[in-house]
Amino acid sequence: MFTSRADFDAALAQFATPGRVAVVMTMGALHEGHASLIRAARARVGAKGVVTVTVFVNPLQFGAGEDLDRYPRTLDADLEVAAAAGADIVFAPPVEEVYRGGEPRVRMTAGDMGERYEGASRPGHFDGVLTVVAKLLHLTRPDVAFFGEKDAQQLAVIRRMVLDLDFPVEIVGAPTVREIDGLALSSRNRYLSPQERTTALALSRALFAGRDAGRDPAAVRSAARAVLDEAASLQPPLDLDYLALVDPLDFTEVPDDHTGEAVLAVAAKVGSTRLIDNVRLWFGAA
Ligand SMILES: Nc1ncnc2c1ncn2[C@@H]1O[C@H](COP(=O)(O)OP(=O)(O)OP(=O)(O)O)[C@@H](O)[C@H]1O
Ligand SMILES: CC(C)(CO)[C@@H](O)C(=O)[O-]
Ligand code: BAL
Repeated sequence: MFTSRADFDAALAQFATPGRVAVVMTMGALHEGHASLIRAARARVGAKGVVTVTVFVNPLQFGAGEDLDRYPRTLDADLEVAAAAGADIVFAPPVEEVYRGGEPRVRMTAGDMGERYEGASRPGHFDGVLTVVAKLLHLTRPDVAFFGEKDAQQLAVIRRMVLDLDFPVEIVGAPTVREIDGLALSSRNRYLSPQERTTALALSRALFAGRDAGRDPAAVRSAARAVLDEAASLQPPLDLDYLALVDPLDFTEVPDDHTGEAVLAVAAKVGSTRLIDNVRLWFGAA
């Protein structure tokens, strides 16, 4: 595990693997979702390639009053998960090593894509994500970078940054890993009490109900909405932030006669924990 840029560079230099450098960026508290990304990265670059995992809780993407201070930090366990899943190098720099010039004055912007849904609820969040993703791409120099579809809007803005600004990297999205009862794995699940966890199951239940509801967007929205409405009277209640049926590329709401791919996305608070989830759907022509 390396915490300084110089030590990381020296470690990376040990691998002469042009075209086979992969990165998986995380905020730590690694779980099976992260492990699946690391395994996918390993499968992609092969035994001779190099897989770097970054562990960095990026202050720039947390708003005032969010959980930056209480975000779980479990580096020793993370090193074991990363190694078992096939990582070669873990880069876990302190904040001062990433933001060497202090608070950055020049930043990435996600533009309009960063202002809706997650961006509306967390102003500045995606600018903070893109700024650190850009920096970590520069520091780790991958050919391919893996991100989870669980953070679907994040994946969309990262893809758009790479397209718009010609970053020389391929972005790969990987499917969401879930618990057997449907709950999407998330580091923030650790915050949930058993009762809160039961309420949190309404997110995936609503998405699956939407997915199973039929062929048209209106039916999908209303089936998902019905589950969420019911969950508002659970104890503790589900406090819905948004339910949206959107284009996966730019997160604009799809019309009722939409055909092609869409993402049904939900965000809600349970107690003090904010959770997100989504499923990918495909609408055929009527
Ligand atoms: N259940 C999951 N399945 C697949 N990938 C995931 C899953 N959860 C997170 N990831 C991906 O892992 C990467 C690192 O995410 P992060 O460290 O924020 O984990 P997280 O569990 O999403 O944490 P948080 O609770 O903060 O949202 C991201 O690309 C994210 O999309
Ligand atoms: C991409 C990321 C590592 C940037 O801090 C973070 O947003 C995450 O873990 O999804
Ligand atoms: N999992 C995305 C990072 C965040 O919630 O800040």
